[in-house]
Amino acid sequence: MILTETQVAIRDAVRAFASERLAPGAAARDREHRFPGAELKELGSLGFLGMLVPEDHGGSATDLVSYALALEEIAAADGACSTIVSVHSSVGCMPIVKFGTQAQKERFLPKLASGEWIGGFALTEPQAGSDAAALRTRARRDGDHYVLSGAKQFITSGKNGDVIIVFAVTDPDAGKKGISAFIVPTDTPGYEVVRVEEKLGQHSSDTCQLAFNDMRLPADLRLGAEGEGLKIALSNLEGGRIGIASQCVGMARAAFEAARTYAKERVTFGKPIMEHQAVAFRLADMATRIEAARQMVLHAAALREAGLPCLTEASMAKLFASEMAEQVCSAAIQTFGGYGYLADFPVERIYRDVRVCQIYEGTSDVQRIVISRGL
Ligand SMILES: CC(C)(COP(=O)(O)OP(=O)(O)OC[C@H]1O[C@@H](n2cnc3c(N)ncnc32)[C@H](O)[C@@H]1OP(=O)(O)O)[C@@H](O)C(=O)NCCC(=O)NCCSC(=O)CCS(=O)O
Repeated sequence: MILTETQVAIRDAVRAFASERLAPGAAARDREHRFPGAELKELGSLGFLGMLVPEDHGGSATDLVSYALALEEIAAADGACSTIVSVHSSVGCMPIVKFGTQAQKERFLPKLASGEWIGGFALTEPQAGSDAAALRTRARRDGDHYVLSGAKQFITSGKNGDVIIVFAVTDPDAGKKGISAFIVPTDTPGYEVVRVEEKLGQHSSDTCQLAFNDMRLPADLRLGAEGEGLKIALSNLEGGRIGIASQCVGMARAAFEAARTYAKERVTFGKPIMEHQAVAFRLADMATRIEAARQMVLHAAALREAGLPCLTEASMAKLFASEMAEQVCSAAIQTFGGYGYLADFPVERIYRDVRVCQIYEGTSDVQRIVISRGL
């Protein structure tokens, strides 16, 4: 895809910020499990946390291709930070942009777009992951409130976030039409972070188990109509998957660039390893697969931006990019040899960070379900 001048300018601006302000501290944040709060504030002040939010609600209303390019740059600098930004921007903000009332938009979007608040998305439950309709969290109407009870699992920014889009059953007899969406400020009494999970990678992004203990939520925080929740969830996950695929391209690119630099410096058998055909061919394959994934991502983003159907293309992009990224990161480690396995070089962290992209916001097999339904 040929980028416009504006898209190139946005990509380059994010690249400059990410390489100067995000990349240098990424390894330390990972080691210390430290949330990138200050870095997110900076991203917000530059308009990069409201890229999908309309200008009249404080966003920068950039197109989806620019957004995908921006996420690639953030991910190339810090995979964990890109997850927080991706979840915040797509499944955190977009449900409010698309389904919110005027009052909800005015209350939440300006602060989300500026980065004063970080958004999240809570669909998954301990026993309802891929089968999104199997939720057990209940929202019972009580006068001008709903009372939410239940548990959520694997929620990005569940601890450090401020506003989470929560899905719960309002009518247990209505099946998929009995699920509704809610905007939940995380300081609502009854909102509990049960556990911040220990995990393989992405250590500076918190992934939480949540509980709602008879959490009373004003009825005006219901998002969309009663029963519209599953549609709100799945339609936004479609956009979210383009974001995850962009992250994969960014992380794979960072691993590739590190391996390429190393291959030009490291000498064996009297010459840089880049001059050994086995290494050069490996790098050629890595570069080719990254570019293929990038074009799939940008194509899906362009379709969605144009308002055209892109369910299949978004799932294909996520499936291909996430599997490509693990393979490319593994090949990067191989290029470094033993040093690639050490925490001294970035490829070890990137390899750990990228693995989850085949799981969150729809596993590879869920993407195959979606793709095969459209065949
Ligand atoms: C595996 C699934 C695809 C199966 O889906 P279902 O068969 O249960 O649902 P459907 O009957 O297909 O759809 C229900 C309803 O929604 C409408 N819909 C579906 N997709 C879209 C769309 N892309 N755009 C608009 N509308 C859509 C559909 O038309 C139906 O409405 P009607 O009945 O026609 O009115 C699905 O279960 C699935 O995708 N599973 C994976 C879930 C997933 O990705 N979970 C991860 C969530 S992330 C999270 O919770 C936290 C982690 S993080 O912090 O990101």
